[in-house]
Amino acid sequence: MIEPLRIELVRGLHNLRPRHRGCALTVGKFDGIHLGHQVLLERTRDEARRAGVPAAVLSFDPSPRDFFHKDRAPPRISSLRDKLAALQHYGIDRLVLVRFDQCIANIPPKAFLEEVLLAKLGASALIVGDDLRFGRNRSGDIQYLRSRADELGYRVLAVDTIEVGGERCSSSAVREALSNTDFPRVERLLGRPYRVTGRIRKGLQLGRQLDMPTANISVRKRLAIPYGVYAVVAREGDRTWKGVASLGIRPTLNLSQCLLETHLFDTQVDLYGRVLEVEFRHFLRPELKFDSIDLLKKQMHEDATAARRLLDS
Ligand SMILES: Cc1cc2nc3c(=O)[nH]c(=O)nc-3n(C[C@H](O)[C@H](O)[C@H](O)COP(=O)(O)O)c2cc1C
Ligand SMILES: Nc1ncnc2c1ncn2[C@@H]1O[C@H](COP(=O)(O)OP(=O)(O)O)[C@@H](O)[C@H]1O
Repeated sequence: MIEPLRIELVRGLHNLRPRHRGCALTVGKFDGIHLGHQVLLERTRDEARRAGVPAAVLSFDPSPRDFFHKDRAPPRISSLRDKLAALQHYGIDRLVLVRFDQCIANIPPKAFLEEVLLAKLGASALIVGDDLRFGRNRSGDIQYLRSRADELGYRVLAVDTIEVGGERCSSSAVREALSNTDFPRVERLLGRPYRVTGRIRKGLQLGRQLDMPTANISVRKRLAIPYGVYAVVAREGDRTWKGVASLGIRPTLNLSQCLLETHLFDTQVDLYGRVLEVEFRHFLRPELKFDSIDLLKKQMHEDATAARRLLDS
């Protein structure tokens, strides 16, 4: 049986109790879990199993980048739900999610290593990408971690930058590919199709009046993929359907909350309360404001026909 992922939410490092002895630890935002992240997580899990200690991830929310550039924070690739599912999938036992603040930003690399990574988190091995930067002014790096390893008694495992098709795997590359709805590139970087999962909520019950019921997932953080209409494949448990999905705020109805609405072809199912996984396959068009509901309805049916054709071809 897979042990559940233990999640510790920490506000301020003083709330982090030094109670863990020994863990294989990796540090990062892990948004989207691209191929580079997957290698880090697998190395962390393998080192943990070898040493008989838990596999742990230290992550910050907001990320340091979001914190320093509040108004220019990049959109997300995946939700927290997707991140947690992926960490669990890769065999991570423990996620320490720390609220990043100015106080943490001010910690020099020496104190960050000695007090946070070793004393508080109890790291016995650090699994890091070769481009890791940490501590005040991002002045700590992998050389520094290596230089203290013998003296302080921990291992450093470095993971080289992963490239696919001549391109470095990074969250910014995934975000750029998503913003261009370049799904082949997204898939190369992620090593799998792009998916959004979420719990199905009750909406305005208008879908059925438009002859197109849609299962609605609320999208709280802005995603890197643009508002628009997509051909998708959706899953719930072991059931799979083809469908058409609209991501956006529904300007025709003068609404502003972002939803991912999926109409599943050739079925009638009650999905309220269930978790649906929506896999993006093709971009059809951007979201538009229509002059009437009738025009929107006509376009939605044309979208469905176009999505069917693409998914069947
Ligand atoms: C294929 C498809 C395309 C859509 N395109 C748009 C659009 O371009 N503009 C818009 O305002 N709403 C669009 N919508 C959202 C509809 O307004 C929404 O599905 C309808 O209001 C039903 O809402 P409900 O599920 O809350 O009942 C689209 C929905 C679907 C399924
Ligand atoms: N083919 C289908 N595709 C999507 N949802 C469907 C389908 N058939 C039935 N449903 C159910 O109907 C609901 C959507 O109906 P809709 O009238 O759009 O209501 P709401 O506004 O609550 O989303 C979905 O959440 C799901 O439970």
